[in-house]
Amino acid sequence: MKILVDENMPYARELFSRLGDVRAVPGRPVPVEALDDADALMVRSVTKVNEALLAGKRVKFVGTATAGTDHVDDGWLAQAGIGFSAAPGCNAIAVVEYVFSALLMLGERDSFALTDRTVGIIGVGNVGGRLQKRLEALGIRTLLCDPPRADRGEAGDFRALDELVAECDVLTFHTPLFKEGPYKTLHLADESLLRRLKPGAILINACRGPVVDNAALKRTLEEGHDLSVVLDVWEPEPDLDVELLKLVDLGTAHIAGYTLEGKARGTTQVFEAYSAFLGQPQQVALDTLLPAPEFGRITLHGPLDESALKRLVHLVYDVRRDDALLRKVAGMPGEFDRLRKHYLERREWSSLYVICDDADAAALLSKLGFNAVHHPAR
Ligand SMILES: NC(=O)C1=CN([C@@H]2O[C@H](COP(=O)(O)OP(=O)(O)OC[C@H]3O[C@@H](n4cnc5c(N)ncnc54)[C@H](O)[C@@H]3O)[C@@H](O)[C@H]2O)C=CC1
Ligand SMILES: O=C(O)C(=O)[C@H](O)COP(=O)(O)O
Repeated sequence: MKILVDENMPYARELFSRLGDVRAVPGRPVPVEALDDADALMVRSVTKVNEALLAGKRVKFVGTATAGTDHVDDGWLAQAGIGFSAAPGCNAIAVVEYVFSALLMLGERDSFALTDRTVGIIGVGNVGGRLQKRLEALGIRTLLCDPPRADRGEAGDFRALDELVAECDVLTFHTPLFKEGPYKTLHLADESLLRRLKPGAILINACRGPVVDNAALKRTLEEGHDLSVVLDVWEPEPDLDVELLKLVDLGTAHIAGYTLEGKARGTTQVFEAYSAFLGQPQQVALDTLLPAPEFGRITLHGPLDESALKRLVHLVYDVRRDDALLRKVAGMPGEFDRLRKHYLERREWSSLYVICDDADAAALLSKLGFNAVHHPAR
């Protein structure tokens, strides 16, 4: 059995070699000859999986170690009898921590407290739902928009997108990319929406580039609208509009989900799905794969205010690092993907052990996802 895996999938060789011969290949594009004798294909979001790639091949299973699935024609796979699994939620924590890192940086730069802001979350799934919980734990008001969940009658105070646009200081997009259909998200943030944002609003896109109309966004920013923008994803990728990058406050190379934990969860989820597909179900515990974090422990004295939180968040991950890297190479052929391939190791907040002498601070940090404990000061 031959299993092709994207070369940007940590722990794939280690895990999939339990099931067959593994070959790691680039994902954009996948070398066509490698597909000739492959039984299974494990991809990331950069590989378009469709009839053009797989018709006439012997591949019987495709896994994508990603949350988004817009790069996969799952309808064609189903009719071709090819098994398919994605990795829902694998990197949701990473994206939430990216959003916090960006918001806390903007708060410090522009001198505002996050607790004074209303955050509108569009798409309240694995990412948006976790973001809501962490924001609300800090007492930050959130407004939610998720028409599919609202239409299914799910619990939650779901509002119309227009209401979020009118009321929110921050709008953060966490929807799948749907190019058509009742819940179309292609250009969900179109020119009209962008022009209606409150003065001083913050727009964040960490889902898929085309959810925000990038040309309209560029026009709006060029006209001097009072808007701060954080873009992790671009329309198109990898050839983003360098002029747009110059206008945004933070711009990164589609790495919001790139914690080591997030990527490892992606690999383990598709490994478990393929094992089950082969009739050999097995589970993998993440901590048997991951190395101990390099930076281990910190002591926090007193209550958790916003500046202490900012310090902890940026100790684990400061989005300015990735913004600077992208600005250095934007526009150079191949560099967007190279940045992503050689991404510096990044861990989740849970990797930081925080010893607090304040019991409330420890409880709140634990709720936020840090590994926090209370030790009264002696
Ligand atoms: N930048 C990055 O590195 C990453 C990007 N993503 C992207 O973010 C998206 C969201 O990720 P998850 O939360 O894990 O997915 P999810 O599937 O758990 O949640 C998506 C939510 O969006 C809602 N939704 C669908 N259509 C909508 C619409 N028209 N308006 C408002 N809400 C709508 C769904 O009902 C669902 O609750 C993924 O589909 C993926 O494209 C995900 C992970 C990492
Ligand atoms: O999971 C998703 O959806 C994402 O957007 C991934 O973080 C993208 O990473 P790659 O699959 O493009 O490496």
